[in-house]
Amino acid sequence: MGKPDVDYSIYLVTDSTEAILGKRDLGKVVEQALEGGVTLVQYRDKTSDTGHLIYTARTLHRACKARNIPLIINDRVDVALEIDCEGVHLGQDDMDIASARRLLGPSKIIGATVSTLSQARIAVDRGADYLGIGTLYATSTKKNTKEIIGINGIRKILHFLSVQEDAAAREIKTVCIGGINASNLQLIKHQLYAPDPFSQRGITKTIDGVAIVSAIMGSLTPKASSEHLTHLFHTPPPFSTILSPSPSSSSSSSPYTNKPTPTPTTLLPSILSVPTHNPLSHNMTNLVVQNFAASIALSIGASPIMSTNGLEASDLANLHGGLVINMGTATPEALHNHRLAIRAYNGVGGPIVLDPVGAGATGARREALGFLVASGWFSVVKGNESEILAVAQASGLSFTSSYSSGSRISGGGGGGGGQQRGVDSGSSSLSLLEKAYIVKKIASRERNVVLMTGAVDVLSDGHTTYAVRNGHAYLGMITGSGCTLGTTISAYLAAARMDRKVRRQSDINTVLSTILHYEIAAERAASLSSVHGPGTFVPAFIDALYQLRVEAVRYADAERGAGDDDADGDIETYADEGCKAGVRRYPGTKPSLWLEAMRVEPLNSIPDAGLLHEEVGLTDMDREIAYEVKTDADADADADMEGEDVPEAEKYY
Ligand SMILES: Cc1ncc(COP(=O)(O)OP(=O)(O)O)c(N)n1
Ligand SMILES: Cc1ncsc1CCOP(=O)(O)O
Repeated sequence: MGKPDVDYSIYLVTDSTEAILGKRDLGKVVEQALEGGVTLVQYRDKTSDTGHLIYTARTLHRACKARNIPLIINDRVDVALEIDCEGVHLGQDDMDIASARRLLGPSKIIGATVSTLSQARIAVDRGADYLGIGTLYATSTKKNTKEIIGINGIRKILHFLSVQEDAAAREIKTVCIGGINASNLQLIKHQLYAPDPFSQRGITKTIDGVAIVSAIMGSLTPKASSEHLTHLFHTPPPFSTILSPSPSSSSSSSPYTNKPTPTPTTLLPSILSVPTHNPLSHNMTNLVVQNFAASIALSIGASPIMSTNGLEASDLANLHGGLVINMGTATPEALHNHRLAIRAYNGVGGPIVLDPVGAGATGARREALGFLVASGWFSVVKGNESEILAVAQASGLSFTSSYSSGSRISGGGGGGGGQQRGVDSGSSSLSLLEKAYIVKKIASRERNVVLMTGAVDVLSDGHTTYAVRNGHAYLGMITGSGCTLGTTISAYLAAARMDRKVRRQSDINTVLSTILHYEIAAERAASLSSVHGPGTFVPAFIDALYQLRVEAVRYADAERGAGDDDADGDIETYADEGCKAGVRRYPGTKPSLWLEAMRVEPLNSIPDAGLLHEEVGLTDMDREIAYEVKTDADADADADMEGEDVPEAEKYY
C-alpha cells in the first residue's frame, strides 16, 4: 500500500491537559474539529499510560478514518504500530527516524521536529516525510520548548531547504508550530511566502501547513474555530489583496521582467489622486517633526492627523487613510501603540509606511525594529542606508560585501555600513548595485516596496527597481525631511487605494510619484533667489509642494480642454476637486508638466549573490524577537479578555 496523499494545511495536534481540554471529552473535540475541516490529526498525550494511549488512539483513528483524514501518533512508534494508523511524529529526543522507518515500513508517514538547519538536513537524509518546524512563537501549551526561532528562523530553514542540491530536501513537506491562532495565521503565511528574484526557481520554499494545538483544542467551539482557521489559511490577508500581482498570477512569462520606465503621463494620475480624494495621513511620529509633517500633508492635498494612541488606531484605520509609523521615539509604550495600529491597518488592508528612524544606531532600536517587522506587514519601508541595513537584519537577511574584503555590511552593527551614529544618514559604504541588490532582496522577501533614500534613492518592489536622482542637498540639512517623505508616501498610498484609475497600479509607481513630487519640489524651492540656505528653504519647499500639485491639476485640466465633456469623467473630477482644495482652474492654457524633470533610471540587471554574499543562520536576535512578539500578543489578548466572563479554555482562541 502506498503512502496516503496528505493535506498538511490545518494540522490539529491534540492536547489532553485540563488547562486546554478542560473537562471535555477528547474524542468529541476531535470529531468537531474534523467536521470543521482539519486536514491531519496528531494524537499527542505526554502523560497517559500505554493502555490508555492505545485505547484513545483507536477511538481517534475511527473518527479520522470516517473522514479519510490521516492520524499521526506523537512520540510512540509502538502505539502507531499497534493501531496501524498512518504515521508518527518524532522529536529530537525520540526514536531516530531511520529506526522508526525500519519498524513502520515505507508506507507510513514520519514527521520530525526541527529547529536548526542541521536538524532539517539530517531529518531529510533519514527519510522524514515532513518537518514540523518550530517553535515559531513561545506558547503556554509547551513551556519546555528548546528553541523559539520566530518567523526568521522558519524562513531560514525554508530557504536552506530550497537551495539544497537534492530534490528530497527541496520537496519535503513542511509545517510550522507554536503560538499560531486566528489572529496571526494569515500574517504568518504571508511572511513565509518568499519570492526570490535571485533564485533560479523564483520562489523560496513555503510552508504546506500550520500545526495548531490550543486555538482548536482550547476553543469552546472547535468546529467553528477549525472552519475559521481553514478559511484564513486559504484566504489572502486584507492587506495583500491590493498588492501587485504575485509571480504565479502574472500573465507575463517572466514575472521578474522589469516594466518600462514610467512616464510623466503614467505618473500623473497618482499625483492628482491626492488632492482629489484628500486622504487621511495618520502620523505616529516623533514630537520633533509633527508640525512640519502636518504642513507638508496639507500642502499636497492630504488631511493629516497626529495620533500616537494605539487605542484609536482602529477607528482611524476605518477612514481609509494611510498610516506612517516613525520609530523616532522607540519607547516600549510607543512600540505597544505601534503594534495596535499595525494590527488595525493590516486588518482593513490600509497602507502603512514604516520609517525606522535611527534603526541602525543602537541595539535597542534594532530590536524595536525587529519587533515591528515581525508584528505585521508594511506596504512601504523607507530609510537611509544604515536604517535599511537594519531592516534587512530584522527580516533575517545579512550580507557580506565581496568588494570590501569580506566585511560584514549588515547584522549587529559590528562595523561597515551597518552601524549608524545618529539618526542622520552618514556616508555611504555601498555601490549603487549593492544598494539595489539589498533593496530588491528585502522587498521580495517582505513583498512590499523598500526605499533606500540618499543622494540617489533606490526603490524596489522585488520585481522592478529604480534609482532616482532628483532632490536637493538642502533636504539633508533640515529636520524631518525623511520623516515627512514618509507622511507624503502614506497619503499617496491611501489616495491610490481610493482612486479607480490608480488603484490597479503597483505600489512602486505610487511611491515613485511621491518621491518625484517631493524631490522636484525641493529642486524648485532651492533654485529660488529668495532661498539662501536651509532656513529659507523650508517655507519655499512647502510652497513648491503646493505649487506642483496646483500645476498638475492645471495641466490635467488643460489636457482635456477645460469645460469640455470628459468621456470618462476622471479629469473633470480632478479639476473640480482641485478647485475645492483651493486651486484656481486655468482653462485653455497648457503648461509643461514638471514631472518632465524626473531623473529615474530603471535598474534592469542587478547581478545576484556574486556581488554580496548572503548569510543564512539563526541569530540570537531572531530568537529574542520571536519571544517578545508572542509575549506582547499574549498581554494584548489578556487585556482584551479583562472583565469578560470567559472560561479559561477560550482564552486560547
Ligand atoms: C507537527 C509537529 N511539530 C512539532 C511537534 C513537537 O514535537 P516534539 O519536539 O517531539 O515535542 P512534543 O510534541 O513531543 O512535546 C509536534 N508534536 N508536532
Ligand atoms: C507541540 C509543540 N511543539 C512546539 S510548540 C508546540 C505546542 C503548540 O501549541 P499551540 O498551537 O497551542 O501554541
